[in-house]
Amino acid sequence: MFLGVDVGTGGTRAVLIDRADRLIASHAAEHAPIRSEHIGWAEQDPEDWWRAAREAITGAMAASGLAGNEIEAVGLTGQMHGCVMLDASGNVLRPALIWCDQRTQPECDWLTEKIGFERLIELTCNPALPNFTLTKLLWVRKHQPEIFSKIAHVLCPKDYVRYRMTGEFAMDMQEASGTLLLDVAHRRWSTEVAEAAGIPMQWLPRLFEGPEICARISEAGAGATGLAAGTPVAAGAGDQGAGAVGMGILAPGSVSATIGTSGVVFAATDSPAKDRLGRLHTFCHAAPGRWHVMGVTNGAGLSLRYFRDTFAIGMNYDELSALAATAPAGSDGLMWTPYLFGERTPHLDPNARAAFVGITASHTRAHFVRAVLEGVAFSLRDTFTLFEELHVPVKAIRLGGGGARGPLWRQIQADVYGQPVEILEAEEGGAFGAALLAGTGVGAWSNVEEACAATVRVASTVAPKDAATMNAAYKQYRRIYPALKEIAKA
Ligand SMILES: Nc1ncnc2c1ncn2[C@@H]1O[C@H](COP(=O)(O)OP(=O)(O)O)[C@@H](O)[C@H]1O
Ligand SMILES: O=C(CO)[C@@H](O)[C@H](O)COP(=O)(O)O
Repeated sequence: MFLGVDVGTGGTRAVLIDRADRLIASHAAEHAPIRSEHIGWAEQDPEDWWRAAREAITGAMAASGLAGNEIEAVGLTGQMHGCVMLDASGNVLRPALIWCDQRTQPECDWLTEKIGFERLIELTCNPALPNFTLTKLLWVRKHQPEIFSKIAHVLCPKDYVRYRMTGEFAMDMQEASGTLLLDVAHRRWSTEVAEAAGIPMQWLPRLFEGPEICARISEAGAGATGLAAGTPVAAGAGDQGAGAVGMGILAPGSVSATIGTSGVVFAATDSPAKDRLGRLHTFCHAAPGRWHVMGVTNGAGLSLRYFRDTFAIGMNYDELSALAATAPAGSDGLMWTPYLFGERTPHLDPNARAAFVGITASHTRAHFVRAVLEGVAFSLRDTFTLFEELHVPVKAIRLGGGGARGPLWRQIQADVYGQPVEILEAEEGGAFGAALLAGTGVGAWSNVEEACAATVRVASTVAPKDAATMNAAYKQYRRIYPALKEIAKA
């Protein structure tokens, strides 16, 4: 039996699978809401992730009826990029600045000036973006020097949970790619970037490939979770990396579109394929010897959640989707740009703002919900447009995340991408991929490719129905950001 733990943004989820890929049990625990003291800020308390991880693991174990010593290995995944700062005794120094925190554009500008845009892409395959860990450290140095001076270790969210379970400081290559401190092409920390940024190398954890066993459950970790001391823990991957493993996105041509809080279009590559303008992320894959590119919409699933919580209080996602299905494809010209947290792909603009455009007195609430679903899909299509430009092959598209749960959003995605989309049997996301990495780490499968071949199955395919309408609407959507950009900045 293998345990996968996904330290997400909204909550932590634990899943238990056996060697035949049967889901034995799962349990989720919510996190406290994101703290946002100022517009664009986003912080979470690492102690809350550890509380939720304990709850999720003990809940899944209780539901399965298994004893701790029946778990052969643990794999970890989670929201990427968040900056957890620890002192020399391993104490958390301040709340973590998480992936969607947008405050660090000045630090991005400073770093880009210092290293040079092209050199930074040469060294790390990526540009400086406010989402990336390093820029968050630079903000703390400038604004909270008393905290910065006490830092002894820097980790990402799931790696902090690993530290609490095992006492080890470790990180996988895929996660490390999103720190902006990794030499992605050579799969090692970039001393040149660390030195230029003024970050001591000894703060950085040891690096491992996704399936490698990098630690074991400690006595304290065992006491807190019910797992057995000594249980092997695989390095795992960031949520997008582990999610791709769980969806079998390994070979060039296979692509996923995942709508969680964020939205990600992810393509596997067999070498580090860089975008010289930095609009796509180029990261190490969780499978050794592979890489991937991905485009990210910061506020994808978040758009629907925000709409529900602000304008449709008391309605659930299924009710909202059923309402949206009563409006026609194209929402009679009403459009939504999902830039609730600024935007990454393709605009790289933390000042971008969300907007409904084209409202008339004929539009009903149904049109508004449909426009939200369509606007998110348009935003993900922007990444497919970049893939075309950069000759990244797209042979088959698999859908993942909460956005793949309802039939309408699946259909809208097929229509907007203009291609059939595949729905998978297992819908356990990154936690499932993390469990596969753990199983691979202890030899249940000889490599990640074999693990995916044995466990990932397509359940159904959704063909496009209204591709022409949605193609015309996408052309209109592309005109909104350039038209509103200057207003949003003001
Ligand atoms: N039944 C559903 N129908 C349509 N969308 C859904 C449904 N359930 C969840 N979602 C969307 O998925 C998002 C959550 O996705 P999930 O993958 O569970 O989250 P995260 O990765 O952020 O923890 C929600 O914000 C919502 O937009
Ligand atoms: O920033 C990224 C990837 O670059 C996000 O994928 C975060 O890792 C959060 O994921 P979700 O909560 O949306 O699943």
